Amino acid sequence: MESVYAHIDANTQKYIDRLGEAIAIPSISGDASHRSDVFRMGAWLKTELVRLGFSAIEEHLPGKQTLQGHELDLPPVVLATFGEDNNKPTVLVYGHYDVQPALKDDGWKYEPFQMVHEKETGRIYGRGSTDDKAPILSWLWVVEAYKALGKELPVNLKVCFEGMEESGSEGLDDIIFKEADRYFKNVDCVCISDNYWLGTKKPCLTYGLRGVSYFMLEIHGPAKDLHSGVFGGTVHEPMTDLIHIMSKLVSPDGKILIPGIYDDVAPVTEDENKLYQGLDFTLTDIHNATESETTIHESVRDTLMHRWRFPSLSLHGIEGAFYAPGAKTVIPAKVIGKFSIRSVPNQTPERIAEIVKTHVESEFKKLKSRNTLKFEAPQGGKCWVADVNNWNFVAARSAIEKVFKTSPDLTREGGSIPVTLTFQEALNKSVLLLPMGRSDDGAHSTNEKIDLFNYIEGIKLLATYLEEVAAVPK
Ligand SMILES: C[C@H](N)C(=O)N[C@@H](Cc1c[nH]cn1)C(=O)O
Ligand SMILES: [Zn+2]
Ligand SMILES: [Zn+2]
Repeated sequence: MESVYAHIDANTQKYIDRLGEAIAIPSISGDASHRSDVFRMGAWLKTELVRLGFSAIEEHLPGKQTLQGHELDLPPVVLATFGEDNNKPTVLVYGHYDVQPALKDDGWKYEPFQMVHEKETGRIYGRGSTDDKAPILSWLWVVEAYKALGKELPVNLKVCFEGMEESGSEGLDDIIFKEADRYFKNVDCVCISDNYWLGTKKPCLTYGLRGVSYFMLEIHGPAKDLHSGVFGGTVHEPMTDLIHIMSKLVSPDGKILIPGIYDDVAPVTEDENKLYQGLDFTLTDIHNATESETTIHESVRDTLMHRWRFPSLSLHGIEGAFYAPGAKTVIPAKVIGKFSIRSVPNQTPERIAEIVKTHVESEFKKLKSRNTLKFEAPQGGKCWVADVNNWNFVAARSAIEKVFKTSPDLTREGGSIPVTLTFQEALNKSVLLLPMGRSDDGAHSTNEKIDLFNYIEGIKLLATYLEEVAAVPK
């Protein structure tokens, strides 16, 4: 692998520049006004796939969605293949080219969609840098390196890049089930690089994800915003109703207050308890990542359990609420409260949506308000836990040992990648998560970054993983 590693090192600046090009496309899937940018990012990837000589490039359009009052086309799922040699294993890699929203005013030190490489810290800042643009590009740079060196790729590579992951992967499951016996027919294993190391120093291999169910509570009353001096105390205020209901969802110490929510949670087993010993993680890691000491739990074990294997409920925001500076005395006519639940084995999105709806409606009824409540559950992605005793994990472990000269921690992830379980169920093949970024990368947050070290060593890791997949006994 020395020639591959040397090539990757020698092309570092090129990889940084191209990541900068990708970051400059604000492919925010959750914002209707940026839908054309999501399409532009998909087209940018397609151009790269063509340039690199991928074959069977297909763009699957998942259909339409209504978002923020607009009917929009869903961005393409981009499929492409490199190599079709029946004597080689076929690896399917998945990633997403959409990103979370970001505004400089949220507290970014640089413009979020203009990449900045801080040479003194080695950090590359920009929305999507770690989630998930550097990882998806890295698969392409592996192919490019092999081509430049005149080396054969040890496997057939299939890519599946989507543009809606940050918004519930709408339409993707149908495409995967439809293509299971055609495009994905010969796939032997799946690798996803779209999560993060547990800390900042030790690489990880990830075998579990929580699911995510997203909810919106719309309360509307008066036909228009009102003067609080004229109407305060005389009308039911939508915001007062909403705040009351939202306060009945979760306690400040993280307990979910929805009756029945913990009923299906799998009990902690003795074997599972042992997995929490010896992980390279301290509470300081989480304090550094959050730049605060606001953790709820006293021990590492409890903290990780509440990230990995217990459900959590987070309140995200209130659309329609007055939030600008100043002291405007308005009664908002319509507000939409947003929250999500991260789910775990053996919870299902269907059951969660059912009990959340019952709880919210019963709390609203108690208010005897004359306002109107509309409950929506627009996204429901399932959790995933994998068997780590198979050759896909063996190959990835060995690749990590070769590149980083250390054994990885086996981790679960508190976040969600809804398609993971879909691949496992539709293709009946092992799926693993091979993270590139660090816990303090700030995915979804302000000042998202990836360290240059993680980007460059990550490209080497992906190349080595493909070599190990070809080499391990199956
Ligand atoms: C872990 C992955 N990189 C990620 O960020 N996933 C999102 C997926 C999502 C967002 N909305 C709905 N699903 C996440 O875990 O929030
Ligand atoms: Zn992601
Ligand atoms: Zn994300």
